[in-house]
Amino acid sequence: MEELQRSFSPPPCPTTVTVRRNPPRKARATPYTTGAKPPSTISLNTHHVPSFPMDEILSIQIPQHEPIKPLVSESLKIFLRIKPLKSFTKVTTTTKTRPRNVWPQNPSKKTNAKKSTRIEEACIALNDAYSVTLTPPQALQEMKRSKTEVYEGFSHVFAADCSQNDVYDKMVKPLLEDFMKGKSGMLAALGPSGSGKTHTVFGTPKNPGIVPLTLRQIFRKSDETSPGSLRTFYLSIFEICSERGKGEKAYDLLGDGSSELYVQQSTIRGLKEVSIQNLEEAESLIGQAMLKRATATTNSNSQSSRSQCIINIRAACNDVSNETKMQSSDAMLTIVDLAGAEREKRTGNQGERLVESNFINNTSMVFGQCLRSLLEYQKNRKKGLQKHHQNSLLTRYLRDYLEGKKRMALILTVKAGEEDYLDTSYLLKQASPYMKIKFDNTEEPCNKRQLTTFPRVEKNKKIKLSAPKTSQIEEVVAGERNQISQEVNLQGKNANPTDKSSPRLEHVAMEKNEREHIIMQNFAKVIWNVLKQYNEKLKVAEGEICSLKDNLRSEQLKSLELETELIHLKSSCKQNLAEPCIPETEAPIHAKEQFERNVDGDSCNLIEAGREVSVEGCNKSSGPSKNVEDAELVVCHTSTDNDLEPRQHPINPEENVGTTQVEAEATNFPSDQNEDDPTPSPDSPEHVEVSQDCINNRLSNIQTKSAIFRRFPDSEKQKRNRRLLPASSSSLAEEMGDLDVKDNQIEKPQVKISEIRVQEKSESTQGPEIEIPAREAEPASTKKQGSRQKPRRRLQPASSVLLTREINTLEIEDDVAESKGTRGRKKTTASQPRSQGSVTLLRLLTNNLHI
Ligand SMILES: Nc1ncnc2c1ncn2[C@@H]1O[C@H](COP(=O)(O)OP(=O)(O)OP(=O)(O)O)[C@@H](O)[C@H]1O
Repeated sequence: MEELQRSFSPPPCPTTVTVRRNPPRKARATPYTTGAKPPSTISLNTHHVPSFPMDEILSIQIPQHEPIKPLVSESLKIFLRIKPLKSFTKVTTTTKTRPRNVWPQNPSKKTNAKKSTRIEEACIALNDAYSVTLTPPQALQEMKRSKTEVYEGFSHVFAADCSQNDVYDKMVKPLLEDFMKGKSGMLAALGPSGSGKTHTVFGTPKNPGIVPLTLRQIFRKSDETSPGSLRTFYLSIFEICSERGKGEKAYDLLGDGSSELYVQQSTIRGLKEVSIQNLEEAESLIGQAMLKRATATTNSNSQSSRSQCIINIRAACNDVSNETKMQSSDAMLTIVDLAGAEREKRTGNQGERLVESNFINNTSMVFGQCLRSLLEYQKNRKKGLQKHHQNSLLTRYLRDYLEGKKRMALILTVKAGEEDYLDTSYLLKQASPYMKIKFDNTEEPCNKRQLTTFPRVEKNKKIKLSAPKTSQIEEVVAGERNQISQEVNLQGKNANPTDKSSPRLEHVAMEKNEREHIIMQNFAKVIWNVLKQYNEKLKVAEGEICSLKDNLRSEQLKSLELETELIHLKSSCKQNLAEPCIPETEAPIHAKEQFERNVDGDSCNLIEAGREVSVEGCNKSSGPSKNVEDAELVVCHTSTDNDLEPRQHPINPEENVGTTQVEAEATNFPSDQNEDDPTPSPDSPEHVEVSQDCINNRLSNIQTKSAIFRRFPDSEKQKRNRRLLPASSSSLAEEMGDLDVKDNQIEKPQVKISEIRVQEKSESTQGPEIEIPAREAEPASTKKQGSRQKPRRRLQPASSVLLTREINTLEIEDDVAESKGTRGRKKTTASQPRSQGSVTLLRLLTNNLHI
């Protein structure tokens, strides 16, 4: 039984089986390879073992995949075209088409003509369609300077008698076919001047060249149902020439007005691209361009091109199928007519022509360098590709081709005459290695780029998140929203609105959500970046504010110091004249301290504090101070106090901190005292005698005043029993010394110092600059012992200048000269007789100071 089953077993499975996951089908009868019927026992078991679907398998048509072509890198195609010999043309014209109305030919000349035809011999001979033999002239052979050479490996050699169509068919047609499929390509004509490059590229109306023939082919093809019919063609022509040897310039040959083009690196901007609909349009544009092109007559060519001419034919695809959503890329066919390399000897160029030929030769040389370096790079890729293309505008423009990224073909045009041997030899030697150049077919053909269902999604990718412009983003987002809504509406219309479970509608909704999500995500990112930027700006602004605040503080400190100096100067000046030793004004110092305490606070408060100092000094009725502790006890060394016990002046604790010590003392003056009355009150404690020592001590102390006040806390300051005097007082003392007003006991005028302060405040803004001499930094002791040489002149406050002047005019005599022995003894003005001069002086002072 088992043997029977084995013998009727199905044939072996094929090597490749495609398993289809379709719903189970009804089992068919097992196909039998033999005609014998199966025994009944076997048929009984068939419903248990599913039959092998042989028919089905055999019926499956396995798609025949095209064999994958190995990636063959194509070699650069080099064509060679030999220009017909001149002599050959001459001979034929003289013999065949001689015009009738010419003068009878001179027989001698005729013989000469015949002779010339004999001399004219070709240096190049065609071996076959791919090689030529170059033979040097007899003279050179005899000199053994050159020998016959064979150049082979050309893609095709066009003989002298070949037609333009031959050239087109062999060289241009394959490129054009690729171009029509969407592949870009370039074709360039190289050769010496007058060798037939322009003839090959443009031709003549009778013998049209590559460009007209290509255009004909394009529009012939576009009439048919070919891919070309789905494209729009554009034509642009421009030339690159030298600007008096200084540089390269590009000119649009199809432009209307100013044809100069803006060149930026390898990009040429402003080039006019004309859409061409038919051959007539295209040919008229070519004719227009040819008329505009720079040409000149040289020994080599009556119409020699003086520029590199570039013709671009662009095919723009407008084939966007709705079903496949396929879009093709644009392709460009570039045809280049290079200006021919020239030898100075042959062309006889001079002046401007010579400059042009230098430019032409340079461009040709760079072009050749690019190709050679490409070849070297392909031989040894480790070396890296040298960037010769940067040396000329043309090679920069054709960079992709010269780096082997896009395919190109070259046609070398040579003259066949013996005299052209050197030019021809040079060109062939240079170009023969180019045949080994390969270019990789990396460029994708047309119609391969499949786009997604929503091509606008790509737009999102293009949004610059780093530096966004909110307006642009809003536009993009709004546009996206509109498009989504339009699409959804359209699709919603197509779908059955009642059928909510329509998968199509669901899909659309999902896609919509997804897109909205992406949009919002991008938008959020953009907003985040904008906020970050604003945050940074805010930080910068804060930093600037801080620095400005600091500057303001320092300026205010300076101004306060200056004010302090001025106040000290004035008060000490008056007090020195009025009484020997008066307590020092402490208000500015307090103000300074207060200011320093408030440094971290608002700058406005600081200004207010500064103002308070000066203004409150005038106001006796200031409110109770919160910093009573800061009020210092004034200590002064007086000549009468032999003991070093400081004389303390208690200050009313209810007085404001800003209220100065002078004010405190001024309150001791009788308020009802007559201003004009210089007679002081006999009980007044301010009637003290000031000594030189006192002044000197002040001088020494003033140097460290600010430091001391900073170093010691308020409590310590109170304990300090040394008085600090402003620097100005020392200068005043010196001036007084100059004026021989020494140790005078001058009666203190009965004045209200508070009023003086008001005036001082008003003057403080106009006060001259106080210059503290370096000498004042010396200790008091050294100053005391120092020689009494005349001090340098220095700037003084206005009041002191006035005072000095007044004193000088009065010629005050030191009538009460104080002897050293009497120093240190307290003298009151009441006990001293007042001289007439001193009284006058005081009056004058009082009047001048508006006391
Ligand atoms: N294959 C050819 N058959 C007939 N005439 C030709 C051929 N090649 C060139 N000529 C003629 O030779 C002359 C010079 O040719 P052409 O101007 O094309 O040279 P060129 O290489 O462009 O020179 P240049 O570099 O100076 O511009 C032209 O009058 C042209 O008609």
